[in-house]
Amino acid sequence: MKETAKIAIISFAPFINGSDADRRVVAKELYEAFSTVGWVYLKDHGIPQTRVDEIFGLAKTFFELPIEKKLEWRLDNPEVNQGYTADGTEGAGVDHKECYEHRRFSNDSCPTESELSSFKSTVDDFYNQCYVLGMSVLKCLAMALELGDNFFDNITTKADPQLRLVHYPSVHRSVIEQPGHARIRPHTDFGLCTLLFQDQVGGLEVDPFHTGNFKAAVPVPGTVLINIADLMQRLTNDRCRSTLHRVVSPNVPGDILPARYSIPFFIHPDPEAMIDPLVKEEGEVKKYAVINAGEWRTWNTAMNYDLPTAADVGKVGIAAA
Ligand SMILES: O=C(O)CCC(=O)C(=O)O
Ligand SMILES: [Fe+2]
Repeated sequence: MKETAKIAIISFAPFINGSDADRRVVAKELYEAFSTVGWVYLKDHGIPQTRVDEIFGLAKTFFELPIEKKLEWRLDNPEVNQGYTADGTEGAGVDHKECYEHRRFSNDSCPTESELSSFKSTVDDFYNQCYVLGMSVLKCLAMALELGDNFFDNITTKADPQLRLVHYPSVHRSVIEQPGHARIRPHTDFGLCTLLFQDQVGGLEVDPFHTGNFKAAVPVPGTVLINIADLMQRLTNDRCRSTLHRVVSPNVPGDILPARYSIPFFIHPDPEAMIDPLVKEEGEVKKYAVINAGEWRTWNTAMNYDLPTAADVGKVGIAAA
């Protein structure tokens, strides 16, 4: 059986309700986790489990619709990045998943009330809950980094995170276990940080030290995983670590793998924000060039959907690899 990753479980209640001293303790714990494995399980985070279960239920209802219906809400523009992507659309045919993306300001490719009762209103509401939690996590991190409590507020005034419902269909294990294939291939997330709700099936693995030694990030009921993403690693000049993760076959007997659902919430800064590494020590060298957050996001999204143009490569200071 796969070894379990050592990811701290931290209660967020003292940050939400506690004194300044309580908040500082949580900030220190969070920073310790983000600067080592880059991941943390947050409990007592303020989003009721009944709400999380409700969203998993809606995701199941949505993905059970016929493919022709789901394709009516197809995502086709990486700049808008909202709507449905069928299995095989993202990840060059080696990922085995389908997704629905929901955004903050505009969701034209979303089932209406008459098409799917209470879907949009409930997902909007959950989006707002994730938004509030995400902003508190950023505030907590700003406290740990001594950036001033409002540091992230100033670069997220129009932030438009992406709430993703993911369905990994039930499949024969030989499909997932072909060389190079996975439920989702190894990757880092490319925004500031991600909140990740997973069901109880398992299969998520992390490689904190990028040695190829992936370890299981097992489901912990009542928690949300939070992971650092690439822009935060760049901004903090590598103090916080954006680490590789993937989803592979869960630890179950038999050849037919059960379906799995997950719900990431990807937090990005304002599109016009310039991400310039913060140096805090005398003589510290910036490890990354300044980049524009909006260009970075569009470029990475297009790469994910395999829609890059040659002109895009290198545009935001990163290699084509
Ligand atoms: O399904 C999961 O647990 C992980 C999903 C993920 O890493 C992603 O969508 O970026
Ligand atoms: Fe991810």
